[in-house]
Amino acid sequence: MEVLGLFSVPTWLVVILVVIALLMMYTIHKQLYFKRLEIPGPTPIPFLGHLHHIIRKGFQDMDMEMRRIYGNCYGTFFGNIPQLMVTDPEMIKQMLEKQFSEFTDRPRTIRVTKFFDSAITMAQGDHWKFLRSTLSPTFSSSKMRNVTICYRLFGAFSMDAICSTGLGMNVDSQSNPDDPFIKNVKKALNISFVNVKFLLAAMFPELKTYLGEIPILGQKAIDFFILATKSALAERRGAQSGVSMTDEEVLANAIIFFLAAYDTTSSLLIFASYCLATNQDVQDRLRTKINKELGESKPTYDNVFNLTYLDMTVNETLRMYSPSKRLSRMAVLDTTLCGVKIPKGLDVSISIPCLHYDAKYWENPQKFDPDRFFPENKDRIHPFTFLPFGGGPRNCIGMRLALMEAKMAIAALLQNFRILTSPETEIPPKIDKKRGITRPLNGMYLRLEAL
Ligand code: HEM
Repeated sequence: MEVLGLFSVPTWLVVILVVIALLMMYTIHKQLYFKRLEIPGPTPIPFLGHLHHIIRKGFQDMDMEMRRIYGNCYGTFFGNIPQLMVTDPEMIKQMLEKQFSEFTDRPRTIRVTKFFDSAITMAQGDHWKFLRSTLSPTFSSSKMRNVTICYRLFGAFSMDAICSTGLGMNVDSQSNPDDPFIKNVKKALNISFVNVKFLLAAMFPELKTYLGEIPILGQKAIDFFILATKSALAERRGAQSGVSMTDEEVLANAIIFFLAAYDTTSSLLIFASYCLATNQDVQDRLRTKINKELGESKPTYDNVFNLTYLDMTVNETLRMYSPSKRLSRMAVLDTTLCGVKIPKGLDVSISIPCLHYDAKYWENPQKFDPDRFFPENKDRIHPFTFLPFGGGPRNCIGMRLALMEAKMAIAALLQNFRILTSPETEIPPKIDKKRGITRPLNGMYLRLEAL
């Protein structure tokens, strides 16, 4: 091809240059999103947005660093997909609670698998409302009273509890570390973002529908849960009447319960043990309270809930080591949030560690201090600055189960053992930045001394 009659360029090169120019125009147009809304934020890299920061630093460090620079409301990009980050408690309250009807859904940035469209975590609008009201009774006090207890042990405990409450199945993964449930939940949660389809969906959100399912969860493990849940369901269907969920909905939600419960609850127990091992004064005080309230009795749903100091200790662990790092919602219509214009479809995310470590709300935030949760001090805790289980009508449905499990496990542990650090204990523990859930990078080594 002749260029201005001066020199010739091969046609293939012209085609490539035109395609590159069009792609650059596409990504620049996408990434000007927040400029158009006059919202500040770090400059994105074409196509990648800020994915490189997420991969290198993880959500927690990236969010803390950007918040220091850009304040309580700034825009970032997951590939070419805009994400508004908010850490202002008033904005959070509006979004999670007061304007909930405008932010009912979670963003479906990436469609993991069609099967999970029926899961409560991903369901939208009226479908979510139906699932939430149908599934909520699973976590009633009476169901939880029926549930009867460092890394592996805690994971196994949370798995047995969810099998029992959710499905009425008896799984004994605590005495069998090779239990297929444990092996498969680990495989299923071994999420890998190194996936061409996943990256394409982040760079070209319009292709989402054509790309179909993106198998970032371990599919073989998901198949295991489908099979196990199907057989539990078949057994129970006969005994129940008036169940209005389809088999597919029951299956998807049972599996989501396994996945949502396992890593989070075991993370809480791992870090609670670490905090108690490194704060012997708190451990002694807690043991005294437990012995006074429980005596020789085993921990139960009712007796652990009377233990205020245990509640304070668990809350302080959740503040310092929140298992979840972010909460997200999607605007279901064009709206405003505390004066900021929010177009329909925008993903609005909250960084939990940014709130939990903010010296404006927590005195000496690096210090493990359960006393800040003293009932008398509760008024001093700024609303919507403590969100380990999220907030508003779409908060964690398993919160009461998780708290009960954790409190029973800690009470039983302290009745029988002293938790101590060992020469291998990493203080403070390095956190695995690559995982969505807060976990120690190098495992957690602690010593248990029988009492
Ligand atoms: C320490 C343990 C746990 C923590 C820290 C935790 C944390 C969270 C958080 C932060 C959310 C998002 C809430 C929001 O967007 O406002 C959530 C949602 C959810 N969690 Fe948990 N969770 C825990 C245990 C559990 C357990 C034991 C189950 C189930 C048995 C569970 C099931 C769910 C489900 C189904 C949702 C989605 C709720 C909905 O969309 O309506 N979680 N969890």
